[in-house]
Amino acid sequence: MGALVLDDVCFSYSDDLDLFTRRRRAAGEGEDLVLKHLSLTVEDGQFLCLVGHSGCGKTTLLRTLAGLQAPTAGSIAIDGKPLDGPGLDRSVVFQNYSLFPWMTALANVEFGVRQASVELGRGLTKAQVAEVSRSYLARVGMEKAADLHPYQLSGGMQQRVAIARALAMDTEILLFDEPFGALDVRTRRDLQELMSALWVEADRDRRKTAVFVTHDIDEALLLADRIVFMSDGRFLADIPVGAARPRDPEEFLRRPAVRLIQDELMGLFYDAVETRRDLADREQVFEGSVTP
Ligand SMILES: Nc1ncnc2c1ncn2[C@@H]1O[C@H](COP(=O)(O)OP(=O)(O)OP(=O)(O)O)[C@@H](O)[C@H]1O
Repeated sequence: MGALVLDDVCFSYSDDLDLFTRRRRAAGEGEDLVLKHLSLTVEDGQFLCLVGHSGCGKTTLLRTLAGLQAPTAGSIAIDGKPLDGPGLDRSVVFQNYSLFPWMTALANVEFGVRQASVELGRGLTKAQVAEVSRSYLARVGMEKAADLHPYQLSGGMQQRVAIARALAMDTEILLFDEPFGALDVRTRRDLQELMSALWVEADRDRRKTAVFVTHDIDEALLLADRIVFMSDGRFLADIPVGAARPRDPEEFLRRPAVRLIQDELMGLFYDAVETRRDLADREQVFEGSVTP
């Protein structure tokens, strides 16, 4: 389970407000809103990419989904339960790797696995925590770096470890905030392929629900079941991408149907208002269905 429902979610960073403004905010009104009445259902097991220009509110939304801040108005629920703070039903991968610098790669992954095991009552032994952690490091190609510290790893390697930790925690929902944003083009492509491969692998087992923030349209196309475009705190488009994985970048990104979506998204980036269109029935150009 891992269905995520946003109902009329608003968010404002201002807290130094007069009574009337506070009342308007409580009703989800006001010019200071960064998130403006967002409603969305992310199905269990769906990989949703959130794209949009800088400053449109993507990170704010992700932090709100992570429970690091409460919506100013509206509500968020996971499997019908209201979200009321951070929880081990979600793990987050940030752009800046967020590994503990004093721990080895293995210890970083073990920390997450142990914490999840304790909080969720899984009762893993020390040996089991180590085994799970090593297996996830191997899945991201980092088994040989298990005993190295973050300062001994490149950005791409650190991000592999962060992904291994998030996956090894075995949470229902994964939240990614531009995880490849600081990496060079080649490393970025490698990690996109890794992420795709991990999702294909997960298909055999049980897929996680993912919300993945990115600026990169091609990255979203390669990874997503669904792309939501955000502008100025609102959702402007919701585009299904029902193609099978893995998606070979060279071939997939050249498909005419995919080029159409690229063009639509570029149009939205460059002129969000004029190019707003109904993209709802886009899945008919792809094989497969929108929902997993
Ligand atoms: N801690 C904060 N306090 C006040 N305003 C903030 C804070 N964090 C973000 N903002 C503002 O909220 C708006 C949305 O920012 P956010 O970081 O969510 O956008 P974003 O779409 O993730 O941008 P980027 O792609 O550049 O990371 C921006 O106008 C930003 O200046």
